[in-house]
Amino acid sequence: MSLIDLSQVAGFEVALDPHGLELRFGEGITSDPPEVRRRADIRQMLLDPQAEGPDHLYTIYMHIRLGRAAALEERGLGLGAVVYAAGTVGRERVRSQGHVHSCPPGTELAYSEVYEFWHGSGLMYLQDVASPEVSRVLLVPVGPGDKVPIPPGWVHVVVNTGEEPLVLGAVYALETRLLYEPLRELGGTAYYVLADGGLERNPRYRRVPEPRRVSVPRGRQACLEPDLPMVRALMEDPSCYDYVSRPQEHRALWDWLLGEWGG
Ligand SMILES: O=P(O)(O)OC[C@H]1O[C@](O)(CO)[C@@H](O)[C@@H]1O
Repeated sequence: MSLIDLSQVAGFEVALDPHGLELRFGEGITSDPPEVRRRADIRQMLLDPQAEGPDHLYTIYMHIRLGRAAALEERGLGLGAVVYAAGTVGRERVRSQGHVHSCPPGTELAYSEVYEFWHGSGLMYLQDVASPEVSRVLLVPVGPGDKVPIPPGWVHVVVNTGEEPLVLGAVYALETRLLYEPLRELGGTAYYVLADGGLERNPRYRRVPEPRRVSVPRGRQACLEPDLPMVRALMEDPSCYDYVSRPQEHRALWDWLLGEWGG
C-alpha cells in the first residue's frame, strides 16, 4: 500500500504506512525502536477484557530526533508519535489504554503533554482524576492540525473514531513517568467510548458527571495554532511548550485552558 505523506501537517519529513501502522521518517530523522501495543497489553482497561478485535492496536514512537532537537531536549522535552489502527475492540473503538503522568520532583502539579493530530479523526477523552470520584469528563473531537494540551493530573485516552489509522505527534516531558495502575484498578476510565458513538458507564466508579463535548482550544499563549506545526512553533519560540515540562510555572495557562472548556 502506498505511503501517506504527513510532512506538511507535522512540519518535518514523515509518512504513514497505513497497512503496517508504521511511520517512515525522512533522512537523518531517528527515533527509539517503535513499541507495539497489543490487545492483550491493554485488556485490564477495556469494557470487556475478553473482547475480540485487531491484535496490533497502536504503534508508539518516542524520542524522535530531528537533528535540530537540541532545543527540545535542553528544555526537558521529547517528541513522540502514535499510530492507531481503525476498528473496534468488542463494543469499543480502538483507543489508547489511558494513563496519568507523574509530578516534577517537589511539586504537586503533574507533567503535561501536547498532542498534535496528523491524520485521521478521533476523540480525546479527558477525565480530571484517576480515582472513583470524578468531577469532570470532557470529550474533544480532533482531526489534522488540532492540538490539545493535557491538563496536569488528568487521565487522557485517544480514541480512533474514523475508518483510517489515526496519527498524532506528542511533545512530552522527558522526566515523566506514565502511571497506569490507578486506572487499571478501576478497569479503565469512567466511561467507555462505544463504536456506535454512545458511552457506557464504568460501574466501578462511585461518582461520575455527565460528559461534556468541548472544542479544541485555540490560543496563541499555548502555541496551539492549527496551521503551525509544533516543531515549527518550537523553532520560532523554543520556550513555547515549557508548560509541558514546568507545569507549576504556568498556572495561569491551566486556568485559561480549563476556562475555555467551561471550568
Ligand atoms: O498509554 P500508552 O499505551 O502508553 O500509549 C500512549 C502513548 O502515547 C504517548 O502519550 C505519546 O507520547 C506516550 O506517552 C504513550 O506511551
